[in-house]
Amino acid sequence: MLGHEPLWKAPAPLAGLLTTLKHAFPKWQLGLVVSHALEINFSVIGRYVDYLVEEQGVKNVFVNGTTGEGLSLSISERCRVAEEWVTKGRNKLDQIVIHVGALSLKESQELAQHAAEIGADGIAVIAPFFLKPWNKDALINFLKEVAAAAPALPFYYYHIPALTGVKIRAEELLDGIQDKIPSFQGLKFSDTDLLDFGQCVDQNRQRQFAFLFGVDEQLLSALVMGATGAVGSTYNYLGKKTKQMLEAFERKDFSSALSHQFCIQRFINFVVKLGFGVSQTKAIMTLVSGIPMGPPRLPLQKASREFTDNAEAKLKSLDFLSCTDLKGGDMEACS
Ligand SMILES: CC(=O)N[C@H](C=O)[C@@H](O)[C@H](O)[C@H](O)CO
Ligand SMILES: CC(=O)C(=O)O
Repeated sequence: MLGHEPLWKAPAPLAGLLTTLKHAFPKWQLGLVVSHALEINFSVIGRYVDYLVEEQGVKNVFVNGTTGEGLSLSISERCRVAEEWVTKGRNKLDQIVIHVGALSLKESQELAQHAAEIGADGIAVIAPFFLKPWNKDALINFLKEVAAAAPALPFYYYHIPALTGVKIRAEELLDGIQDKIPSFQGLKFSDTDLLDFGQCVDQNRQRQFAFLFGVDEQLLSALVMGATGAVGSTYNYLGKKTKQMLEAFERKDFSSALSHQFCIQRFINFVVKLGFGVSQTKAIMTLVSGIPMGPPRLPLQKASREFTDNAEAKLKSLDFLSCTDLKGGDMEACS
């Protein structure tokens, strides 16, 4: 995807995906809400595929991960979401990677097998985060058992220490990993430690691994270090903008690549200060795409109206969202 240097290989996912949820109609009985559960709105996934491909130029998806609240869904829901993406993405998407990490090894294996059965292109796994692996060997042993449940599927380790609390360095984990996990294909690296990330690349130059970076506001730095792709929440609505940065980087127009990165940073910096996470991502995605992404599931809380209004104004002032009133008059707009 990213050019011809030997270090760059393999098409790589460029989207973190949202599971869309809708309110089940609350049933009132004697004045009490009997059912307050949120159900997944499967019916929008087809539209979502078309939107990503046509409007954002994103053709690789990462399903049931952080943004998709994969860990907040039941196993059967995760299977259904994966099926829907595979079905609706057929002949439209290039790669569908399903996150199958779980606290229970058996559940993770079940999800991995299911991903293989439905024809997914790969599986990814985070470190179990309640009873944690305390060293590299324990983590590798866990990952190995999951990978073995779907041996024909490319396997990605999803490194996201801030959320899992498992801080085993990726560079250490990758050392000799193919001996244990023959299907190992790469890493989704969602951390700001560019020493660790750079060493993952440097020490594995001869192996055709995918190094997928997951901190969208720092992607350009990761590209310099050798990232081969990116998976992140903002590519749902800033995919096109990010692709411009990738293209500038590829043609070695670093000043233009930096302008694009700064522009993306201005938005992320703004929302981070307001409080930014999965709920806010859904609200922004609804706003930009027009596809109802729904609220998140508990324990997350729906983004506030104030957040959405502020984010909308910022998107418009940066020219990420069309607004005829502001066009031409705003110095902040990115080209
Ligand atoms: C913790 C988290 O959700 N990370 C996402 C991907 O892994 C990123 O895409 C961030 O949302 C993004 O970089 C903004 O900080
Ligand atoms: C954004 C991302 O990488 C995820 O949803 O896991």
